[in-house]
This record gives sequence, C-alpha cells and structure tokens, in this order.
Amino acid sequence: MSTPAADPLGARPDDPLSRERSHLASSRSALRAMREDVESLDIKDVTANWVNAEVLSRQIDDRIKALADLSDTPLFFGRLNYLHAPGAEQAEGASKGPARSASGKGGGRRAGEQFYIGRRHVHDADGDPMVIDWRAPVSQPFYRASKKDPLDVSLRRRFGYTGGDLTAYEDEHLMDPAEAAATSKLLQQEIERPRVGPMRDIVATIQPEQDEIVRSGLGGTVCVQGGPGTGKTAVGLHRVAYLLYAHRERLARTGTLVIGPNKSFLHYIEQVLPALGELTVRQGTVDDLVAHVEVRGTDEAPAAVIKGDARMAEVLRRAIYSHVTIPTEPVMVVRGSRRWRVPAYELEAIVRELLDRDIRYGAAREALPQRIAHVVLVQMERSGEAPDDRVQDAVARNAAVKAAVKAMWPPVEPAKLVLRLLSDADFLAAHAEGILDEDEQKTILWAKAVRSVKAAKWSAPDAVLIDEATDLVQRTHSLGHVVLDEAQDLSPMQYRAVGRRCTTGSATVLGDLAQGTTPWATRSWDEALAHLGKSDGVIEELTAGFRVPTDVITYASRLLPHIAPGLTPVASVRENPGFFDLRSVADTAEVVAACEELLRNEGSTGLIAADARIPALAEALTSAGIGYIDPGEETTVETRLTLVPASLAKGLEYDYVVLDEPQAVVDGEPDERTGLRRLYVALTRAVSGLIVTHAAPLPSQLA
Ligand SMILES: Nc1ncnc2c1ncn2[C@@H]1O[C@H](COP(=O)(O)OP(=O)(O)OP(=O)(O)O)[C@@H](O)[C@H]1O
Repeated sequence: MSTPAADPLGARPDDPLSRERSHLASSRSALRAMREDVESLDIKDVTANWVNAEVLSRQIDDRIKALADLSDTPLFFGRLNYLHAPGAEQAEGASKGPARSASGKGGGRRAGEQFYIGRRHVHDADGDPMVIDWRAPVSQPFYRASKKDPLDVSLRRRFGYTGGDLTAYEDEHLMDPAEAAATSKLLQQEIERPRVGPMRDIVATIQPEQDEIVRSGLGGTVCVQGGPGTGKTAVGLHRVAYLLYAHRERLARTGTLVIGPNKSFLHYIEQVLPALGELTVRQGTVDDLVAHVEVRGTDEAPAAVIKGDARMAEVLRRAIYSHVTIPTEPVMVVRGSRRWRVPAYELEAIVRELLDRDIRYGAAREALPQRIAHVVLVQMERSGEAPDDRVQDAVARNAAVKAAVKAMWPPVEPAKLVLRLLSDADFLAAHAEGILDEDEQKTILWAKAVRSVKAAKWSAPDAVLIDEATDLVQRTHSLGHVVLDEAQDLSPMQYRAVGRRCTTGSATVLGDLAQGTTPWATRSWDEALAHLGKSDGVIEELTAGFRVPTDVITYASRLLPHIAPGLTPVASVRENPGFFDLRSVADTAEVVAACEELLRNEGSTGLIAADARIPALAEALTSAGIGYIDPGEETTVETRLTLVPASLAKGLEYDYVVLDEPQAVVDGEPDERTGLRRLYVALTRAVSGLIVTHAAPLPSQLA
C-alpha cells in the first residue's frame, strides 16, 4: 500500500495520491453543485395544485438528503482502469454517455477508460460521471475481477481514508503476471476497524462470493447459509440496495421489507440502508407483520411447536370452509309483480364451482350474490324481458339473495375462528381429525374457554395462526422483495406468513442452522424454502468469517458436531489473531474486573450472560460504578459497555466480549442442544477479543 506523506492541498500533479485527492475535491464540488441545482428548483410554476406541489417538494427534499456529502463517508473508495471502453450494455444507466475517461471526454470506444467507484453517482456540469454508483454494471469488476479473470480491468485501486481524508491507495495490476497476489491491507484494516455505534455498510470491501449474492436477479429467491460473521446480514442489506438501484420503479411500486429477529437487532442495522442512500425500505419483525391482535400471552414450547407446524394451515383451511353449507332450499326473488325462483340444485352448482376455484373465501363470498343474480337474469331473458346490468346489481342486493348468501357462505372473522379452534375441543377435533392426534389437540387447547377476541391472552404463535386465517379469507398484499434475516428461528407457519408477503416477489433468506435456538428451528433450508413457497430458491453458502478471530472461532466450532453436524466451520479471514482467554473466577467481582480490563481498549465491549444472571451482573456493574447500556442502545464515548442477555445476542457484535458462565447459558434453554446453540451464538460475537469467565465447570462439549 502506498502512503506517501502527501500535501493535503493536492499541489503535486506528479504524485498519484495528490491527483486522486484533487479528483476527490472536484467530485465534492460537483456533488455540491448537483445539490445546489436541486435546492434552487422553483416548483411554483410547474405544479398545478397543492397536492402535486407537496409530493414534488417531498421528492426534492429526499433528493437533497440523498445528495448530502457526509464528511465521514468517502465519496469514492475505488478506481478501475479498463483496457477498453466498456460496451454500452455496461455503461451506467445504459442511456447515458460513457464515464469521464483518462483520455478525455466524448463518445466512441476508447482505450484506457477509468472510473471512480463510490456510494452514489456524481457528475460534472456537462453531465459526465465523476463517480460511478457501486451498483452500476461498470462497477461490478471492482468486486469480481481477479488475476484469473481480469474482466478487462488493468488496474484496480482501493483508497484508504483517515477521517474524511484520502490518505492511501493500494493497486492491483490484474494483467501483470509478475505481480504477486497479496491480500488487501485495506480490507484487513476495514474488518479490524473498531465497532462503535450501529452496523455500517461494506460497499468498499464486498467480497466476490458476497457480490454474487448481492447482485443476483430480482426474479429469484436466494437462501444464504453462513456461519457467524460471514456477512449474511451485510449481504442481505446490500442486496436490497442493489435491487432498488437496478429495479427502482418496480420496487417503488411494490415495496421492500427487511425482517429481523427483534427490535434491538433492527435498531443495530437500521443505519446501513440510509447510508447507502436508500430511505424507503421498511424494517420489522415477523411479529410486526402479523399484529392482528394484541399479544399478551406465551405458549409452553410443546404448544408453540404444534401451533407453528405447517399442518395447522390445513386445520385452519378446513375450519374456515366448514362454514360453507350446500343449499337445500331454493331462493325466491320478488321483483314487482313477478317472482323468480333459483332452485337448490343450481345454487349448489354455483357453490361447488366457487369451492373448486383457487380464490379466497372472502372473494368467493363476494362473487356469490352476482352469480345468483345472473341465474335470475337468464330466467328473465328467457321469459322475454331485457334486463341490463343494473337489474343484475339490484337482484344481487335483494334481501332474499343476501339472506341465502349468509346461510350458504357466512362471513368469517379470522380471530374469532382461531379463538373457537383453541377453546372448543369439539370444533378443533372436527377439523383436526387425521391431521393432529388427540394429544396434540389437547396440547394446543386453552385450559379455559375464552369469550371474546379482546379478552383472549393471545400468544405470538396464535397471531401467526390468525394471519394464516386472514389470508384464507382475503389475499395478503405481496411486496416486491423481502429480506429475512436470522431465518433459522422461524416456524413453518412463520415462513408461510413471510412467504405470502412475497408471493409475486422474491426473497433473500439469511441464516445459520447452527444458530437455531427455537424449539421449531429450521432443520434444512429446502424445507424452509418450501414453507416459504419458494422451492425454486437457490441455496448459497458463505464460509469466510469477517468478525470472529481464528482462535475464538476454532474454540466455538468445537460445538458444531453437537449442534449442527455436517456444517462447514467458519474460516476467519482476519489476520489479527485477536485474543482469547478462559478464566476460572470466584465471583461476579472478577467478571466485572474482566470488563474493566477490556474497556481499556478502543471500541465496544459486551458482557454476555445467561438471561437469569443479568440482574446480578447489573447490580455488580452498578456497584463498581461502571455504566452500561442495553442491546440496541447506541454506545457513547462514556458508555461503551453493553450488558447483553444471551437471548438477545443474536446478530450483534462487539469489539471485545466477556462471556459469563457458559454452563448457565446452556442451562437457560429447555434442552441441551438448544443451550449449546445459544452458547455458540454467544461465543461468536467478538471481533477482537473474548474472555470466558466461569465458576462452574465448562460444558463438556467445549473440552
Ligand atoms: N466484505 C466485508 N468487508 C468488511 N467487513 C465485512 C465484510 N463482510 C462482513 N463484514 C463484517 O463482518 C461482520 C459480520 O457481518 P454480519 O453481521 O453481516 O454477519 P452474519 O453472517 O450476519 O453474522 P451472524 O450469523 O452472527 O448474525 C460485520 O461487522 C460486517 O460489517
């Protein structure tokens, strides 16, 4: 890497670093000019009414925000020199002219084109690009080109920044056989950078195997199995940003959603997309998606497992359609002096036809009056009348028709239906017969019958059942793309809930089978994809670890044969070995001392412990005068210690971790395998160093 002591004013044109700095300075001015252009727009004359004006001015505000020059986020982080000018298919936006080139401006195919790669597109006063968006086709070789396959790139340059200053660069001459392959120092620096504050983007250092996932097409679903710290979350977020760039209009119409396991995790990741200029992506938990009722109760594991089983979907379907009654009486419609009779066999034919069709219960119910009216209309025509559409509508609204529809196909309220299934043993038995055995039915039945939807103490799995029932009645709106993180913890019914939110779109499913800590955790990704309704999804594996140092991941991987046999252990790409220490301690004071020791380092520290031990540790920290925050809260200069219950550790990371009492973490779970998986999660949160403290013997699987 070159780090010449350069003049910050860029006064030496012969020095490459000076030249790059001056390109940075001119790009910044160009960005400022772009922002000023937007700021000076006067919309008074172009908008016909205040609604348009409102919409336009909001769009302008968003655009100004997107064009902000953030002092701590470099405007570009890389440069590519192409041997030839890239073809039109690669040019950004395809319709625009070629990028600014080392050999001058203008069209045509020229040698030696060079492009700066950054977070957003910046162009000069003539509209020629000065910085190309990392998501543009022409930027792709920055992530993919290799000595083996240079993709027409002769030089790849990576830039290093200190604060907002461009201070270093690193070159790879991809077509020079004599140049030795070396791992990027800037990548190493980036992964070693202390982790203070929320998660940040990785645009400057996305790795080739990650980039393949990031840029895979909108049409397909991708499922990524990856051990701790392999970048699954990062990849999922960058994929949304990429898809929004490549399919902006379509996704603006259909919407995108990122699903994470809990609020503190979502808080941790919420800055990444805005930093990439994407402000419109919704983020939530599965529970948020299915919030039809207030959740005030919990289920014992056995009940939750059955309620989350995909067989429940069939029970619900049967229960809903049990409301349909095949008619045995005709309908008599009186209009003026005439009576029209729709015989029972014709009504039956209509009902059976609607049952056979792949439409929702509610949609069929809405279609029924018109179908009956149509029969009446045909009779009218046969008898010489000439009724029009208005007559058909009037017949459909006729009281006799309405009453018949109510009897044949009554409205169903999803929450009430689930309430009845869980309270009424006979009703459940009638619809679960041959699906759930008697014991299973008993397990999910409430101990006491509940009278109303409001009074019920709904659990999270109940809310998912209500969501399934709701979808049987009325089709759920589908989004264009859904990213599902920590997917391994979802039940089949939860996968279905997510799946119906992307029936017409696609999904990115991210997870690690070894980190599944729910009693219904995913056993195989094929099964998960089937429940999601995306059996054709492609499963990819990531095994290079960017978070956990080698010694720590090697130690944690001892658990793998016990928690997920067959999974490939993560191989750390960190050069810094970090440190790892196992300490036998006498009391919590020594745990606190370990935290104090780690807090002497730069960056964040997490104290992770079994949930049951959190109050005692909180007290010990407080009496030692050490401030701490909860997971999801932002670290500050004064408070860099987070006290993390093991149940909330998933997906988070800290520069340094003290892991308190591994056996207690294992014992905190209902069974040993889940306990060991929880321990695996807790052991894999550290970026630079881990101290494991224990008074009790360590779990034998770690021996
Ligand atoms: N290509 C990369 N360059 C730099 N940092 C990276 C890269 N890929 C991942 N990282 C960093 O590694 C850390 C772990 O990434 P991430 O949280 O996405 O992993 P994960 O697979 O979701 O982990 P877990 O299974 O523990 O949730 C993050 O700090 C992330 O920024």
